[in-house]
Amino acid sequence: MAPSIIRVVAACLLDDQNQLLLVRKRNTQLFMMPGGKPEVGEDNLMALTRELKEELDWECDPQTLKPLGQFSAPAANEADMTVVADVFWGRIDQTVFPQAEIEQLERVPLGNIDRLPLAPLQQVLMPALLAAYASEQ
Ligand SMILES: Nc1nc2c([nH]c(=O)n2[C@H]2C[C@H](O)[C@@H](COP(=O)(O)OP(=O)(O)OP(=O)(O)O)O2)c(=O)[nH]1
Repeated sequence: MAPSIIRVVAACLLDDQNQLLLVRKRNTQLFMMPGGKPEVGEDNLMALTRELKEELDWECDPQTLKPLGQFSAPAANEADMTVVADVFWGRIDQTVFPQAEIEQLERVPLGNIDRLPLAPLQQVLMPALLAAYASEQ
């Protein structure tokens, strides 16, 4: 039987020291990008800016977010599910603190994110993120 799909939209956010912001949600173990499931009637950027406000209390200008692509991987927190994510990347220029269901927020250097336990999706998209980042330097 084909695995069930969870569709999410998520953001790779880099600070001014090129550290990637990763979150861990309450009662979970793995670090992942902020984001979540779109609600009915929302497009990707509407959903993502809503999630960034909920999770980080950050008012993100959607025009600053660049599409990275669509990626899929085993879901971090649900057995036998696949997460399919539309991923955007951009800069975060402000200090933020965990909100709502976010228990922990970490910033890790782009070249050293493996020091945290990562959601599979995070590992899958790293080559694309590093390539996008390099192309802008
Ligand atoms: N945001 C995000 N979710 C991920 C990543 N990797 C991964 O497997 N997921 C999975 C975990 C969850 O099964 C799902 C996100 O669901 P969620 O419950 O956090 O989304 P949500 O904020 O919309 O929550 P809710 O409305 O269902 O309460 O996607 C990732 O890097 N970022």
